[in-house]
Amino acid sequence: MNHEYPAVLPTMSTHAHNARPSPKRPFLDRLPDSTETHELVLKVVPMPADCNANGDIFGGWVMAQVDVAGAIAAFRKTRGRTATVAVKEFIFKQPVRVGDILSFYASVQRVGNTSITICVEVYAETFNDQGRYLKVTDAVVTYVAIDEEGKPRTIQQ
Ligand SMILES: CC(=O)SCCNC(=O)CCNC(=O)[C@H](O)C(C)(C)COP(=O)(O)OP(=O)(O)OC[C@H]1O[C@@H](n2cnc3c(N)ncnc32)[C@H](O)[C@@H]1OP(=O)(O)O
Repeated sequence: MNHEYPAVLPTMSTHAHNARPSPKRPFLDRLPDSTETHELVLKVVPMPADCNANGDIFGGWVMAQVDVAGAIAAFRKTRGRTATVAVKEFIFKQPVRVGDILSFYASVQRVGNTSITICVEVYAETFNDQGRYLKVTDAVVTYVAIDEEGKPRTIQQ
């Protein structure tokens, strides 16, 4: 049998940064004021392996990074084992692309007896146009301080 194979798999070519025609995204010249009250807790660059079938970054990957970023902010108060109990809001405002430099800003929204709710904002810059920002994700995540048995423990205020 004589099979003719393409040199590059069509779906794989969409994973390369800027390899597909991509709509322009509305980048801002500066970060909005809201981030001034938020702490920069994490920076990360998504890789081709983090893409979905559209060639954009998989939402589940972004959610995992937000969970880590929010937990870093929560640890400042919980000072020990902490579990994610609820995601109150998750808004994917703009697609994230391979090679975007993502900055995760977190702020404490509420501290309860055993729980702490963190607001996380995610901004993208491109590596060839740094200093211009695009808000890609907004999320509100609640964490619970837990003891050695995994039971809720009081957060020292
Ligand atoms: C998809 C995943 O894999 S997530 C993985 C990581 N997360 C986990 O594994 C956590 C699994 N969940 C658990 O182990 C338990 O639910 C725990 C330890 C987090 C909480 O235990 P519970 O017995 O449910 O705790 P309890 O009902 O006393 O609530 C504890 C706190 O969480 C808050 N809480 C509970 N459920 C929610 C909710 N749905 N939304 C917001 N806050 C909540 C409570 O208000 C309370 O806060 P407060 O003490 O500040 O008032």
